Amino acid sequence: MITIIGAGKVGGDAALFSALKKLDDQILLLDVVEGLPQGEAMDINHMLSEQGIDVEVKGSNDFADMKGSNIVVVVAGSGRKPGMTRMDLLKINATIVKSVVENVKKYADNSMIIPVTNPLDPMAYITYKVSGFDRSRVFGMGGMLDLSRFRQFIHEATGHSRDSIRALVIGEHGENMLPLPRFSSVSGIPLSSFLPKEKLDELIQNTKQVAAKVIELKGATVHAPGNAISAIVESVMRDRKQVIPVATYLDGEYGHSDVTIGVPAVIGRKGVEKIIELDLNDEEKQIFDKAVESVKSAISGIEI
Ligand SMILES: NC(=O)c1ccc[n+]([C@@H]2O[C@H](COP(=O)([O-])OP(=O)(O)OC[C@H]3O[C@@H](n4cnc5c(N)ncnc54)[C@H](O)[C@@H]3O)[C@@H](O)[C@H]2O)c1
Ligand SMILES: O=C(O)C[C@H](O)C(=O)O
Repeated sequence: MITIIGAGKVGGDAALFSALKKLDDQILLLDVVEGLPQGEAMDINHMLSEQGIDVEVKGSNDFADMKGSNIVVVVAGSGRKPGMTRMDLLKINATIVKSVVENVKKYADNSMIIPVTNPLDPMAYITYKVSGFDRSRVFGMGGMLDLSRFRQFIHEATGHSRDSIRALVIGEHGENMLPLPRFSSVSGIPLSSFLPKEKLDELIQNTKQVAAKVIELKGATVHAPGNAISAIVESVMRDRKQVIPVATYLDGEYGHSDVTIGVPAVIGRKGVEKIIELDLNDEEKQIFDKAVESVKSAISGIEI
């Protein structure tokens, strides 16, 4: 069973994509608001019925219902409003994530947890610490969404089909995000063969800023994050061993310890099966280190 805690906009969409992709027979939506997860589940089941897909989506307010889950997605909490950074949500969401993860520990001790709530990297750290799970079983979704945006900008700038484009974004899912043109390509050919440096710099800026633009225009980001969650869940459920940037706990990798930040990792049935250490150049390393400092400073200010 896949459990999604937080049946709001992103949680509901993640359930929808996971059901359409038939990632498991049962999907549970949990929320504190009475009626919301039940209504969301009904709506999705009605759609699945017409599609002829035998995945059952259930909504509940009882955390005990997550017993037996293999994967728990934590997407409960507030989203930012226009003018805010993700870090502005630190205090309010830390309290929510702590209490949610206590429940995961209580009822689904053998699961893997995918934190999504913002600010993502500090929330992944809280999840890792509060759960006490092995680090391979806690990996946050942020970079997968960032790379889908970078990929779209590369597609728009080059005109090449989306499926020929590979893109990578690591670091903080926040102000110190690190899109990596050197590790992105069109059909395996480096981006520098297609776009001049000034254009690449523009795409990097756009990738960092576009979520705020979507929030300004429609109030929240929904479909791209819902899909990105399902892509990570799929790599676990189908043991695809895809290399995906996830917010995972570092223990010496990239020269850092006791911090949770986005790095590429092999995601399979066992969760994070391997962290990939890229050979970053000085400029990239500087931004990555700044991201680590930002996350460390945030987590030092919260009681866990
Ligand atoms: N990591 C990412 O890439 C990414 C992408 C999109 C959104 N987010 C974050 O995901 C979070 C949710 O976004 P949204 O747009 O779905 O918000 P939303 O307000 O639509 O939904 C949040 C839901 O969480 C529920 N909730 C609050 N406290 C809870 C608790 N203790 N237990 C269970 N449920 C609880 C609320 O009732 C609400 O239904 C935000 O923090 C947002 O910033 C992260
Ligand atoms: O930007 C946000 O606040 C939501 C999410 O982190 C996103 O990148 O879409």
